Amino acid sequence: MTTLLRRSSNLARLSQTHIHASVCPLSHSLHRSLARTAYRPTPRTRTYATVKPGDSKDGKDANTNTARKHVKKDGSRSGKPARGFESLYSAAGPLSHQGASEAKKQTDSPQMSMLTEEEQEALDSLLSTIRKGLPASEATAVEKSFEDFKRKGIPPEIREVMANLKNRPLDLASAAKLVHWTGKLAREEALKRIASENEGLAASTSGKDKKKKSKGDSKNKPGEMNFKEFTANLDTGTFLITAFVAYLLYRTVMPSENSKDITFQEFKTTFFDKGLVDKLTVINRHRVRVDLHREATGRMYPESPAQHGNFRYYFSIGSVEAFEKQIEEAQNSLGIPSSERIPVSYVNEKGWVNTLMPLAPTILFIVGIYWISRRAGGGGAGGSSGIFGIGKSKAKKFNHETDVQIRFKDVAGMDEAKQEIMEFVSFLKTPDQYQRLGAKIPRGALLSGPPGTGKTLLAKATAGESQVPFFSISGSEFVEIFVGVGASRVRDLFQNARKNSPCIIFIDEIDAVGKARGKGGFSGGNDEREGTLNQILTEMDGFNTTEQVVVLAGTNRPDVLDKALLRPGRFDRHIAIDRPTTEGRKQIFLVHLKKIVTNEDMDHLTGRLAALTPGFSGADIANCVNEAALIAARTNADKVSMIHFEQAIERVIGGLEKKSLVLNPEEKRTVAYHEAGHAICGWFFKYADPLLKVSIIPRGQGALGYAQYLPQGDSYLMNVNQLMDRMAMTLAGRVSEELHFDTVTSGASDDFNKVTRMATAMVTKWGMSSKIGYLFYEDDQQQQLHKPFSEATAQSIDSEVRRIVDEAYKQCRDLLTEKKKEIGLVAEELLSKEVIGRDDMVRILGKRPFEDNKEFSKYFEGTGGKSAPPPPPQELNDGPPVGDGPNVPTPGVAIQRIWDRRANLFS
Ligand SMILES: Nc1ncnc2c1ncn2[C@@H]1O[C@H](COP(=O)(O)OP(=O)(O)OP(=O)(O)O)[C@@H](O)[C@H]1O
Repeated sequence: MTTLLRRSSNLARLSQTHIHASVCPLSHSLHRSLARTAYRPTPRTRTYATVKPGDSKDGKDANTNTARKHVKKDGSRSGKPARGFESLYSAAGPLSHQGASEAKKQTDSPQMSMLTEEEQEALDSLLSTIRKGLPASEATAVEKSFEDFKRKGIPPEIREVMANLKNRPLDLASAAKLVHWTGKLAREEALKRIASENEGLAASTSGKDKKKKSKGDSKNKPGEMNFKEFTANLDTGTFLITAFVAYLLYRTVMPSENSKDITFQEFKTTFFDKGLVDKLTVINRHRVRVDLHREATGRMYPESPAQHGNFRYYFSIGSVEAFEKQIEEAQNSLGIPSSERIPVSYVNEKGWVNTLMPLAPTILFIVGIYWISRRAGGGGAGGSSGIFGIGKSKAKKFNHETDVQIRFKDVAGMDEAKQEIMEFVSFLKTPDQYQRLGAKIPRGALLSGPPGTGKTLLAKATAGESQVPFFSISGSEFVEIFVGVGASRVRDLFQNARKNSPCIIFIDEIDAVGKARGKGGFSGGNDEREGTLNQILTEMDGFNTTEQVVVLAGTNRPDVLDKALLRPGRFDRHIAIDRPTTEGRKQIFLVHLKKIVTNEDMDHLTGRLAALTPGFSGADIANCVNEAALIAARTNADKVSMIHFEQAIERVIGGLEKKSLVLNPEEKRTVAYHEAGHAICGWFFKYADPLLKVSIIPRGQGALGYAQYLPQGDSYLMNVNQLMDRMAMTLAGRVSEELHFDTVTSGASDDFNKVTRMATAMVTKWGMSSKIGYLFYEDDQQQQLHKPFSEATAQSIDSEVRRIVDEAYKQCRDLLTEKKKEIGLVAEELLSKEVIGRDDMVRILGKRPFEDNKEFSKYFEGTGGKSAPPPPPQELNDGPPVGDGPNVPTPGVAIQRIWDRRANLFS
């Protein structure tokens, strides 16, 4: 009895099949498990051995090998079975291979005989003895089997055991036999149930779908699982993807699926005591990995993840010594002989985090260096990037044969500049012509002018015409955080250029590196920039006269450049490119209109457009033409017509129309009277610009009204009369408000700003005040602290500015008081039509009492001065809404923008 209890774990393990068959309800999983057990039994012997910590590797291997020795390739084990269980592994035993094949045969011919009453009593007493040594759940299962014996009878083998037990107490061999037969009978029972269930299933299938059956769909014989019912058709790709996604999901949801931490107590009661433990591995002396007998565990705990191949339980230990002692005691208490003890091995494992930790600083350092080098040197010319390409030039090289297709004919409206630069072309094409006469060829040319006036275009055209390679780089691309990089890039650029000689280098925005040295910095923070500039100076000096490398540079600020850069021998030629004149604009329009589909008469179209666009740069014109084409496309027009061009110009000058900005009626009236005031002054002042159009549709950023005037041709000077008329006209919005309403609005703020600037310039720069005289005071924001004039002069300037503005105000008020009725008429017309043109003004006010510029009349009189109607409603969706608050919308902003363009001509 003692022996049986000591080996209770074995008994439990061996009786699992029986337990499942008896306890578990009938289910498919049970069927499979039982069927598998019946057809492919796995012997369950176990080798017990202990390896002490610090034992040699050999010792460890020896243990592992010992364990392995018992495992054959097919998963079965060789070697001696545990003592007392030999009969189970005999040829006829259920756990032997042979026994497994025999088992099925035996199920077919059981020779059962019913129990007598006496035998039933003996069975009960046997049961009570066995129960003592079994856990409750297993005892119930055995009990159930014994019940079956009573109902269905027992085979002769059990009868024999029982007969033996009459005379002597229960020994291990008898107990094993009993367990064996209870298990066997349970399996037979289960198989019978599977067979009958499948028969039932087949019968119901045949009843429902006889056709299918006749085609042979249901080939399953009774007794076999009808797996066909569960098949699904999946192509390999879908299957792989689905499996992969499912695996990912599974890993995401259950990241710790492969392991579970348990306590030593759980380990002992759940696995160790039940003989499920195959091997123990002590990891890093504080954690133990438990390898279980998977099959046995799966049968005992069908829901347990431990039956999956890679699942392991872990528990922590205080010390290896204590653990060994506990295991030793546990095995002793179960009476396991030392030769069959659980193998324990010892390993030192490092997690990937622990492995990577010491390397982290090095990895970080390498990644940091790589990142910095990518940032610093990325995208360099010739594929030079990374840390090694940091000092390489970033200039883009354009191949003259394929890339540079621009010619001088594509650059319009700057004949003088073209003339100047043509010389470089002929130098690059026919250098001998100059050299034979001893002429030195200019090294470079500085192209200066406002943004978008075609400096880059001209440089490209020079390269295109001379058919040489063209290196283009921006000044800012030399600048880098590392000292010395800029200079090194300059060296590399010039070196490349010399290799590709003859060629042209174009440095755009050269002021980024070419600012005068020693200026604009309190600290030595400009060292790098100065180093770069010095290198440019050196390289430009370093050319010998026969080297055909021409350096062109572009800048908007020639005034800030270092003098050394501009001296002869470096940038010998300074070519100033200004905004185009009316004629220039015409030609630029012609260049860009070539690609546009239009039926308009080109001469008239370009003339009118040029007149409408004073102060526009080449880039503005290119933008306007493109914008017109976009507007035409938006309205589904098949060609671009004058209306589209005019809308495009208005849009470029005044911003987008904002019909969504709904003014309340009172505000709208104010805006109408404000704009009408401007319009009346423009109409009746002799030196004011003729009016083209007034609109009270809000536009751009905060402009509630818009009046378009046309300057009388390209004028570069303004006299006092013109200035006074212009100031009076600018104040007309506010004066009109004063005359027609009880109160005034904030709408004239921008007008005041403009008037004040004009009056101040008249006093401090243009010598138009007798009190201040012919002095020029720089309006330098940086010199706010030290004004270049005395306090008394400052007061005089203030009083003179005030006087001039007051005079303009008076001039304006006098006129508007006289024309109060006309203002009302224009304003009402504006309120009803929102946009009025020159024709409407003529209708309301009569012909303008002064003669207009001839150019103006040529393009605007004949057409009736018609102007574009408001743009189509689609445009209303564009642009941000105008908010209220401090950014109070200012009528007449567009006027200011036109004037600003004019004002630039004077500065
Ligand atoms: N004279 C011109 N003839 C034809 N197109 C011009 C002319 N000037 C400018 N453009 C148009 O404007 C575009 C921009 O010109 P570009 O880049 O040469 O100006 P930029 O003077 O170099 O400007 P930035 O000073 O801002 O560099 C050109 O691509 C071209 O379409």
